[in-house]
Amino acid sequence: MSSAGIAALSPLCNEPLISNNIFRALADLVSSESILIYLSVSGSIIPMSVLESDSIESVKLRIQSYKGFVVKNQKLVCGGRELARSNSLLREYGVGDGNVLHLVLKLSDLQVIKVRTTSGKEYTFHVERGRDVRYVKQKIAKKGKEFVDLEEQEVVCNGEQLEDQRLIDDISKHNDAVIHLLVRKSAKVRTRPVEKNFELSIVASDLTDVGSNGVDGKVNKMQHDVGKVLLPRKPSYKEPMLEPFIVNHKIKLPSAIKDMINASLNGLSSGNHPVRSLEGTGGAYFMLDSSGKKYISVFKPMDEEPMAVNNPRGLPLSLDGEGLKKGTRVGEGALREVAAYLLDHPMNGHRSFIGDKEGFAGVPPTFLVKCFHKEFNHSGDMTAKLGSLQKFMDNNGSCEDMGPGSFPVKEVQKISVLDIRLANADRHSGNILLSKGEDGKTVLIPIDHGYCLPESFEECTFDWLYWPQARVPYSDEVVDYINSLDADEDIAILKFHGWELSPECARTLCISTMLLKKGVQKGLTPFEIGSIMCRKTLNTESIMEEIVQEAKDSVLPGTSEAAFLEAVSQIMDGRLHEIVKSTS
Ligand SMILES: Nc1ncnc2c1ncn2[C@@H]1O[C@H](COP(=O)(O)OP(=O)(O)OP(=O)(O)O)[C@@H](O)[C@H]1O
Repeated sequence: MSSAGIAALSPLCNEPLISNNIFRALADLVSSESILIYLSVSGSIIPMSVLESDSIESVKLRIQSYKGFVVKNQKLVCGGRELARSNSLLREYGVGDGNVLHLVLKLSDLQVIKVRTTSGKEYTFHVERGRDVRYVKQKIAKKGKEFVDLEEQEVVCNGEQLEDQRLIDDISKHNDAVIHLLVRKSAKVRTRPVEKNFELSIVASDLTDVGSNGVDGKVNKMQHDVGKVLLPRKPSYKEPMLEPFIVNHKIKLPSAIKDMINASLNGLSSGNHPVRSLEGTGGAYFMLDSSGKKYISVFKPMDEEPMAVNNPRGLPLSLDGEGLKKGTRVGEGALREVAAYLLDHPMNGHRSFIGDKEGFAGVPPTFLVKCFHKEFNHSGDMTAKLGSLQKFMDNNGSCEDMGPGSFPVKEVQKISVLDIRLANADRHSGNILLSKGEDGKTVLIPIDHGYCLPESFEECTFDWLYWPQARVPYSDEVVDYINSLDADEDIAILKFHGWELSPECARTLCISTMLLKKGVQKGLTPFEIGSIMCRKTLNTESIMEEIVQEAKDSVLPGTSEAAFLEAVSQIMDGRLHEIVKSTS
């Protein structure tokens, strides 16, 4: 490893000298805390000298200033755990000398461009939106001899020839998922003297349309008995396929799910490849419609989840099967995504047989599917993949992109109910999309539920906790909704759809629902209830964890689950009573 790398990211090299004594004292302190860690980014390893007392935020800031990746776009993972809390210290996360930190980057400023040549070759580029057409020409030139001369290249988009100076951002102003370009050689006029006259010939390539022909795809329903869900080891798929993965023949697919699957399959059958998202720690693919211009859905294969065998972001394999968040399992993210949709009951009536109504919190329609496409991240055999397919929701960015001031109270509160019920361990503001309702008001769309219903409460984090709307008490309508929730019924619904929750996850759902119901009975706000569930600092147990531990200590080994939950209930009542007393 080069020492240049160490100097490049060393925190000490730019420190100003103060006085000799102070400097020596500081140097002593620093040397006792200074550790060398390794930053793994896009396949290269960079040594980095840091202090154990550095906060995650300050490490990210240092990476920003030396490597140019803005803090917002960085995710750090160490020892299979995401260093998610920016104010926590490296030491608190147990990061020590010699550890490797994996840097996962969100590169949302890139635009996917597909270029087809007149000879039928196709190239895909990821280009920063601030670049111009000439830059794309340079990338094309590197691909082969045919287009080496930039002056000979003509780049065409929807029949319009693009000037070299035209910005990519300008071409994609309609927020196109993918820009389709055609590149052809400019027509050349050649003359050849023939006696007194001359012969004129025009050499030009055929202009073939880059559009694709739509084919009506049909969803093949495959039915499996519960428990017999083995996929063939070496299926002979050549063509793209997509079908719902149904484990119970009593399940009736709602039309929102059928339409999503049909439209996504039409897109694949029309030759529109899935587009891998450049954000997120797992493999997420945007599925296009048959025109190739509109996103229909997002597919997240189980084997590409963080720390799974085919993860495309270079994260190491999980050693013990635990996911990036404590109490979750690698490969179960897709099930959790589907569970969040199934349990997001509509305001009036429960989603026992799914139904078409939108859920209270607005989790986009999500279903388990089996899908094959060669563009997915395969190692070895190309097999069909199981994963979650979620409806793509048009959006104007996420809550990460703006302050919470304009979010309606109702919108924040619906997310809070969902997160508390499901003990969501990954509710950062990037996982709430922003949209506008028919009345022009902001609508919040919760996505990314791969870490809900964990086995323990350790990693629950809710970004909305610190938004002012969380301090407003729930409305009567919301209280009625909360009172109608039934954790046992929810567990049965998930079982009906093929996911039998582990006893630990089922316990989480029961206790979270219990807290939410008891909390609103006592008139507590989302902030007050959410604060019971979240740790204040990384290594301080939350009130919820204390309640569960106390209940565990109070029952005899072999006690039934019902008796254990009764113990939790009584201890929770006591703690809520104290909280109410201290706030009144
Ligand atoms: N239903 C959806 N509609 C629109 N965009 C979506 C949807 N689901 C995910 N996305 C976008 O796809 C990208 C990747 O998704 P996501 O962040 O859920 O992946 P992930 O790997 O699970 O992420 P994380 O690392 O945050 O757990 C993000 O840019 C996200 O905004």
